Amino acid sequence: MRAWAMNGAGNAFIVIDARGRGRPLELSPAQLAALHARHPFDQIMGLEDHGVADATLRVWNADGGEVGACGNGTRAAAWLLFRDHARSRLTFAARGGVLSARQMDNGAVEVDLGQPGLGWRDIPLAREMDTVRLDYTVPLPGGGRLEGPGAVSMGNPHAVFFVDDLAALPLADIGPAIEHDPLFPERVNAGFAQVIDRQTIRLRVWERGAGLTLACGTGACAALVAAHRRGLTGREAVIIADGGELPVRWDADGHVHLSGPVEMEGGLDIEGLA
Ligand SMILES: N[C@@H](CCC[C@H](N)C(=O)O)C(=O)O
Repeated sequence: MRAWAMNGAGNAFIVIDARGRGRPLELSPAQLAALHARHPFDQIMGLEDHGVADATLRVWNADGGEVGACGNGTRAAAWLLFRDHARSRLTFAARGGVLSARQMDNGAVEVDLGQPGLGWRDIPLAREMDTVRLDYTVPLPGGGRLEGPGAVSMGNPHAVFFVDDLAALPLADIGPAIEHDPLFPERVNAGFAQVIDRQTIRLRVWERGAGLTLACGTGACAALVAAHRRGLTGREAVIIADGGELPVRWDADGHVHLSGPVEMEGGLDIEGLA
């Protein structure tokens, strides 16, 4: 097995290539904790053999939980395969279905993350609610409150709060309570979006199982979808994360495309760890 430290707009990954191993990647909580202590990451992306797609793609959060989707990690894994094989398109079999990726002329990698889930059961929520604007309020420590986030599944659950002043929010204080609120039975990734104009959103995300990250790809997609459903943007926008810019497009066929930078940081020795 080979492994690399990579990032997508600052979202930190270890990508483990377990293709050719003949059996699925098994990472125990102790192995994940040891890997994290040696090389801190937001997610581990695992590549395994697949009969039809170029690889099976698996995702583990920093807290050890295996989850359904990771937009920036998918872009990082695709970047790695594009580097090793002279081609510009590929497919991954992920938990939510087949994802396709393409290499762009500027070196960025774009992934098609499929159609968002917009029904309350798709997120999932604990009870029926309009996902354009949830009947859900979060008190702020210094007074005031956040209200009515949009909810979107990108293969993983997102709640997106639209705010006037992102810089003023104590995200590390309110993120954990939102992530674990009983309204979200599978927990939630909490996005905080400030719409700059109809093509630009400033976004920070408290990620389920990873905390505040420098960028979240599925969070960027969820923010655009939630913003467009509220009439705040068009179907395309640049999402400005702390670690870089992520262009997102929601096509008329319903598919959401995520693009942006990927960086290779270097190979890792995971001998004895995974
Ligand atoms: N960094 C991600 C999202 C990773 C998974 C997420 N924390 C979850 O638990 O659903 C991205 O780029 O999409």
